[in-house]
Amino acid sequence: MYITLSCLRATTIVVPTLIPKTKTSTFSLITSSSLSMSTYHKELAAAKKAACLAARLCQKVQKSLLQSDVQAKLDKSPVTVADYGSQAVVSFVLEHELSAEPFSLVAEEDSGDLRKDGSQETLDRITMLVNDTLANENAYSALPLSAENVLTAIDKGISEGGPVGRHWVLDPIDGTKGFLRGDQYAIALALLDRGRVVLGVLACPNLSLASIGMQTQQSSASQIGCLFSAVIGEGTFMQSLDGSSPVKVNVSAIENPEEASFFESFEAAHSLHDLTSSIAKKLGVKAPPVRIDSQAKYGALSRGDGAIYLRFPHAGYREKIWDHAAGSIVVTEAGGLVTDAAGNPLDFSKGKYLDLYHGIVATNQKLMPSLLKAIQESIDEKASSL
Ligand SMILES: Nc1ncnc2c1ncn2[C@@H]1O[C@H](COP(=O)(O)O)[C@@H](OP(=O)(O)O)[C@H]1O
Ligand SMILES: [Mg+2]
Repeated sequence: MYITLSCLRATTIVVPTLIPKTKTSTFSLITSSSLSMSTYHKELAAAKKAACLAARLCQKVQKSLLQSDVQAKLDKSPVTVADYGSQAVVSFVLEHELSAEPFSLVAEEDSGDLRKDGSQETLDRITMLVNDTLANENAYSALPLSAENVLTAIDKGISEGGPVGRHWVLDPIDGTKGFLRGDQYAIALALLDRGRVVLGVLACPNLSLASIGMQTQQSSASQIGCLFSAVIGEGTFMQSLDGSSPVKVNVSAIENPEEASFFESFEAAHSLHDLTSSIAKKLGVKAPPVRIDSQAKYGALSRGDGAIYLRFPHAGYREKIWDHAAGSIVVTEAGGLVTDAAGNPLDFSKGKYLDLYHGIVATNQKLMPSLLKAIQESIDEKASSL
């Protein structure tokens, strides 16, 4: 395997085995005794490399999008190019780095639209972006890729996942709306092994290395671009996208909700802001919500920027596994809990969708019981007022 990216430099760290202690056995994922420290070492290196390269492609596209005078912000084409390009890069890199293993990928995009008449220009642009991004990867003899190679790489993401075997789970650009606004987005990549998330990587190109709460004091001096990574039983680490050593991170230890702050979606269409406001009030949270796009919220939570993440989609919306797989292990390996609104662990073994009781909740182990109580009361109040 050839690892050339600077963000992969310091991957050999000795860390104590740490499985978050949880209130109920239903939270236990795979026990540490069933895994050696190096079980997913090769997969982790490949995932970090893939996510860093995809982030580089996305950064390039976002920069040209934001610099362009003529590019209407609501034009979906730049994000389309970046979405497909990111998926092609991750798919290609994973398959080539892990060529000895069967490869299954559950990902958000497919090549259907790109194969339609009139898409040639877009496809050519994606192919060029992918080849530019991979240009320094001399180890890959398949380069440069043809347009057909790119389509094939995208379509590897067709897997349905499920409880058997290993499946990679990818959101090539999570937080599309944030990406278009020039705000937060993430490349989110996870590995399922027998239906359980065992590895997660979150590349957050616009997230500051300093905590979000510190940004106003440290302003622009803080470096931008974070890579979070977690392997089951081994903790969560953060490093800069361009090459610092990974540091171990932990969720907030706050026990008093009055001192807690909470994350939620920037987009009101993605989560019920009135319900989260009622929950926060009931719990005694004093700080206003911190609204950011994408699974960058999970990353920020894993390093203790805030203590709670609340997500309550409008009725009828079904959450997809690629929107939570990487983020959830990044938080649980940092000592937190991620559940639905009834406290059930998220089940990633059912295919592309998560079956949930209402929304998704993440916090530390101390705050979870009172948070779940406040959530249930707020849900009941909302239902009785209808
Ligand atoms: N009506 C809806 N309710 C909840 N989530 C939605 C939604 N419409 C889209 N989403 C999901 O919300 C994700 C963004 O989450 P967030 O609000 O935390 O930024 C989107 O990911 P993509 O941007 O990859 O499509 C999409 O999967
Ligand atoms: Mg998404």
